[in-house]
Amino acid sequence: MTKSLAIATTVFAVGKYIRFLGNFLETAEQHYMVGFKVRYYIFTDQPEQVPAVTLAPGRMLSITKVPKFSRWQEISSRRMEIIQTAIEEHIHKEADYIYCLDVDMKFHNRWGPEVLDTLVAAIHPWFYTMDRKQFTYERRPASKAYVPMDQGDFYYMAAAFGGRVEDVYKLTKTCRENLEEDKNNNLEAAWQEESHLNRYLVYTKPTKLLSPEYMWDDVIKRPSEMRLIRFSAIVKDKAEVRENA
Ligand SMILES: CC(=O)N[C@H]1[C@@H](OP(=O)(O)OP(=O)(O)OC[C@H]2O[C@@H](n3ccc(=O)[nH]c3=O)[C@H](O)[C@@H]2O)O[C@H](CO)[C@H](O)[C@@H]1O
Ligand SMILES: [Mn+2]
Repeated sequence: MTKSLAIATTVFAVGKYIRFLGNFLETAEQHYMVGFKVRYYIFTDQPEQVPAVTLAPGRMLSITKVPKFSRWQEISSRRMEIIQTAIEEHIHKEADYIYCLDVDMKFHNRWGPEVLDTLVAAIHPWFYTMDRKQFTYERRPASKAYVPMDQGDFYYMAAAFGGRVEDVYKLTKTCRENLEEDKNNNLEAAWQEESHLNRYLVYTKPTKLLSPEYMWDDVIKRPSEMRLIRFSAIVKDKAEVRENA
């Protein structure tokens, strides 16, 4: 492992979610891939509102303007298509690895090169103690996100996934195609792109799983077995930050 590896990191901050970006970036500079060449790709409808955060040497940030879709489900799901396109157009030349992260998040401890692998997914902190039957996969066979009751290993959270650029490219391309096919059939999977991500990972197994230490949710009381929280979803007022109920 050399320090010259470039790690693309996609972050969407559309509409009111722009308010989360400053804290995300400040805490990322303290804990995320410290010492590595991180390239943040910020996708936003308000480029002028991107906060100025001092980056460590060798790290850079670029901003791409994206439309604000009217429903949060669409803002969230269309990330697959936008990431796929960005990889095709330029990221494939600019990075070795790519990690796609939610913005309503904060780093608290090291999230370092131990997460690098071919295809990486994070176990959803609500489901790590649960049985497969309780996973909230899409269960309607008509959907391209369908997972039968006897399939699936873990329920993954869509707020963080990544890996080698070419492997993440295949994932985003497949999820995008399946999201579009569902839409053409008037279907929206139970948890939008998270359902499609989960379906993809049932049949294309991730090569590394991140434990809930790497993907916590601040609404859950920290259990005693969880010694360290490294990255967590902050508590947000969904009705207030989202475009639609
Ligand atoms: C606990 C829970 O309910 N989890 C679901 C919810 O996650 P989340 O509540 O984590 O979704 P979210 O509201 O954080 O949206 C995902 C990401 O999309 C971006 N974004 C979203 C909306 C917006 O107006 N502007 C914007 O920039 C932003 O980067 C955000 O972090 O929704 C996801 C997306 O469908 C999945 O279904 C999750 O399972
Ligand atoms: Mn989120």
